[in-house]
Amino acid sequence: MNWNDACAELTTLASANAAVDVNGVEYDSRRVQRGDVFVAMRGGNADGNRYIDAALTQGAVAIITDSRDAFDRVRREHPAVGAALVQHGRRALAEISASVMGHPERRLALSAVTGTNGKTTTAFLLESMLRSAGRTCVLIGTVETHVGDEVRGSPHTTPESRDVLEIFGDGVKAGATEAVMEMSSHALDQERVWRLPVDVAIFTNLTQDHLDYHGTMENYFAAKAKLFAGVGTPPPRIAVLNADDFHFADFSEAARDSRLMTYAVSNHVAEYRVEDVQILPEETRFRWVTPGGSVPIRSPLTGRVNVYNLLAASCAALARGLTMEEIAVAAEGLKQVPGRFQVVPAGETGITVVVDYAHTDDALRNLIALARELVRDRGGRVITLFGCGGDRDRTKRSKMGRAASEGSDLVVLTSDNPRSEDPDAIITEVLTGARETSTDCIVEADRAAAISRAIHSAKRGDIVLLAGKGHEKVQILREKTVPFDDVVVAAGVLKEMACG
Ligand SMILES: CC(=O)N[C@H]1[C@@H](OP(=O)(O)OP(=O)(O)OC[C@H]2O[C@@H](n3ccc(=O)[nH]c3=O)[C@H](O)[C@@H]2O)O[C@H](CO)[C@@H](O)[C@@H]1O[C@H](C)C(=O)N[C@@H](C)C(=O)N[C@H](CCC(=O)O)C(=O)O
Ligand SMILES: Nc1ncnc2c1ncn2[C@@H]1O[C@H](COP(=O)(O)OP(=O)(O)OP(=O)(O)O)[C@@H](O)[C@H]1O
Ligand SMILES: N[C@H](CCC[C@H](N)C(=O)O)C(=O)O
Ligand SMILES: [Mg+2]
Repeated sequence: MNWNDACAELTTLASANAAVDVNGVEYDSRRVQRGDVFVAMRGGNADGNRYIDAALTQGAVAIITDSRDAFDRVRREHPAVGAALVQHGRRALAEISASVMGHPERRLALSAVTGTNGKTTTAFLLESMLRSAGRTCVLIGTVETHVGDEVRGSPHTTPESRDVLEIFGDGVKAGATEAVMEMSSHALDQERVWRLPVDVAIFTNLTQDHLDYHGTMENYFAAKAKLFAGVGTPPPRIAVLNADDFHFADFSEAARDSRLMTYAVSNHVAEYRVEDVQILPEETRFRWVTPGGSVPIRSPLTGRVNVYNLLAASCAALARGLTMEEIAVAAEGLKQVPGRFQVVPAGETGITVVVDYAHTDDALRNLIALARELVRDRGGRVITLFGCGGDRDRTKRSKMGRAASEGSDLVVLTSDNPRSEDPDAIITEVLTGARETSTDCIVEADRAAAISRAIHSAKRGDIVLLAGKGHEKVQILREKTVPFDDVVVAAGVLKEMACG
């Protein structure tokens, strides 16, 4: 595409035209290929403008920059290179990418999920429902990316716009008509999702997380609320909101220009509700009550939080034109979401071992409450293993410590991606909360050893919760990142027990 045409949708402060053709767009100099436009933007860690020369050496033919100095320098030193000076790097990245890639976002009906917990699960459920009804979908989220039947890795929950648009483009080529994506608060705040037209926006819940990044709950809320105002787009056509959430009124206000679909387990003002809820070890059943009638729903996902996720996904599926009957059929065929209440086969041990991604105090409380419910009849104990991520919200650590020790019979404190921090120092912060109760607490910073101790502490009838890492396949330490998978480690311990 010709550089001038590519720039047509950019709001530039100044531009220098050049007779170049552009093939692609990159925001990271290390990925630039011959013929690309390099979008140089200032980030929290690095300044992309420092990498302009590297990008040109790798073959960039045009530069979009958010720095006047960088723009002037490119014009002076590289007159044959296309250049544009913009106010907002990430917005420009989205605009130029959409333009160069031929606007794949206009050819997909996009459903976007935000909230503290339940985004991945709700997005998986919605995609499964749409697929079950015969639609071809793109899915973008924490665990994996789907392009029709193709499964790809996911480096981020919500990638940069350029990467989202590339995936959308591949989806369109594969015949997709729908896209479902998680929109993290980081991505909404940074506007990685600029100009993505959202048809159905879904809110799961808002509790504390990510205050290292947002600073206050007000800012965290404001980031999530951006989805409902539209990020460089008109507001979503439909907003699916959790009426049981403490912040429901605020989200209703934020979504005032959309048609609301409200769902709830408790709140009777919600339009979409449940009756006769039965949470069983292997499945959940309820009657889904809607303004258009009711239908029995039966799903292999268990736990109260999954009633919410099923409700949110079902409302969104309805908004996307599925019938209630199609949704009920899809719910029955739902598959395990990797690392979300995933039971590790425990042979004849009589112990239940569960891997889950709970990494906030709210998620831990819900997870432990479900475990308590499941062991109640058999008189089993709840043993909870978890850690807190390094270089992440420090203020949630003691709260998670308290939540785990309040609900469990035994807590095993360990490491969960300590990143640049000292694992023992993180554990000390968690302990301040854990010590507010009298629950026994084992401290073992080595996660594999801790999993072994947790499982060996269990007796027949007990449940062992391995929380925080879910689907993750690595442990991020200060010096290195090592392969690590809770499911694999737990399976190894259980196998040894069976042999010994
Ligand atoms: C805090 C945060 O969101 N950071 C993300 C953000 O970083 P940033 O804006 O500070 O960018 P930067 O690293 O300073 O770099 C600035 C620019 O220089 C460029 N650069 C940099 C180095 C180089 O050699 N060449 C080069 O061109 C970069 O590509 C970038 O365009 O943009 C970067 C480029 O996309 C991301 O890699 C980075 O993710 C970091 C690694 C991260 O950990 N992000 C997490 C917190 C995150 O975003 N998580 C949420 C989900 C959270 C949840 O699940 O609840 C997510 O959506 O994934
Ligand atoms: N609706 C819900 N309400 C509260 N907690 C939930 C809900 N759904 C799931 N959880 C808990 O939160 C954990 C993470 O769920 P999920 O991965 O679906 O959320 P997420 O919002 O995508 O998280 P992340 O932002 O870290 O990617 C689950 O393992 C479970 O313990
Ligand atoms: N995706 C989220 C949750 C990660 C949970 C836990 N495993 C951690 O590393 O803190 C994050 O990056 O903050
Ligand atoms: Mg997620």
